[in-house]
Amino acid sequence: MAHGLAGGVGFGPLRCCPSASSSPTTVRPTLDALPRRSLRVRASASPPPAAPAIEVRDVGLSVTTRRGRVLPVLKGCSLQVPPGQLWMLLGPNGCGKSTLLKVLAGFLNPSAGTVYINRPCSYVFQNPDHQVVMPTVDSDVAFGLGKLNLPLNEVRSRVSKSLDAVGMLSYSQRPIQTLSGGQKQRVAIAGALAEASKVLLLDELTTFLDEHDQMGVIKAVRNSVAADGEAAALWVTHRLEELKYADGAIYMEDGQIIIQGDVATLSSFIKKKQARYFGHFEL
Ligand SMILES: Nc1ncnc2c1ncn2[C@@H]1O[C@H](COP(=O)(O)OP(=O)(O)OP(=O)(O)O)[C@@H](O)[C@H]1O
Repeated sequence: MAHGLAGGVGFGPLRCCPSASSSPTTVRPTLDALPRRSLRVRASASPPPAAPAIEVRDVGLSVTTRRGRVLPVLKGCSLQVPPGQLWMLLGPNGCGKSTLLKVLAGFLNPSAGTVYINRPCSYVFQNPDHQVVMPTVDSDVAFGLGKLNLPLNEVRSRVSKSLDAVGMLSYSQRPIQTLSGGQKQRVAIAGALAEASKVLLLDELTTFLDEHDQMGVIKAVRNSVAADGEAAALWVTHRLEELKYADGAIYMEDGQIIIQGDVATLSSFIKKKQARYFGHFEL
């Protein structure tokens, strides 16, 4: 069940990102923590736009190969994902998508730059069999709540609500091994929602899913973040057709963010690129 990266950085199967103290990420300060003067300035102006749920500034990451060569994997990456939205991260193989997601999750330390991310934050792995750790659906969703010391009725309520959000409430007593790949993904997402995650980081979840499950999982994530209003999701994908479910998107190449923003602009940018490089360009 353990996972590892080529450079020897390893992490376990936990869905929760490491705590802020052990990661390079920064917890956004609450309003109470702001100096009084900033509060007065804000109160006299029109309401400020909501702070991004994820904000990355000039993040770089280099790895050292076995031969001692320093290889830049991420170069000056900056991005913002607003709360209440699902954004997608796209780009050709090897451009750095998964590495960037692992930096956001705190699994990898950036060599440069800053990451602000709302917490709690959950990372959901690509392979559905790496997500689920308990024998039944409801016990798996409740698993991550153990550390929160909640009363039993609160645990039950959170489990039911999050299973409902991903369309799996009627499966709550089912043994995990009887579920399809897509159903396991939904259970993993329900686990993250039950923990009241404010950021969901989702790494190519639909790789193992058929088209029906694929769209079902994306819609479940989108509905959940939209309903919460404060939560945001960043979804790594290779599939252009998934873009239609996103509120915004980011396109990377060679460790850099090339374009980010609304789906229509990004989609047309990528399609033009594909047309130009058809045969040389895999997305
Ligand atoms: N620890 C490491 N040692 C050497 N190279 C690495 C290491 N980690 C990442 N890389 C390289 O960095 C680049 C980006 O990898 P990453 O997995 O982030 O890309 P990706 O965009 O997610 O790719 P894919 O779409 O194929 O999953 C790749 O060329 C990869 O080989």
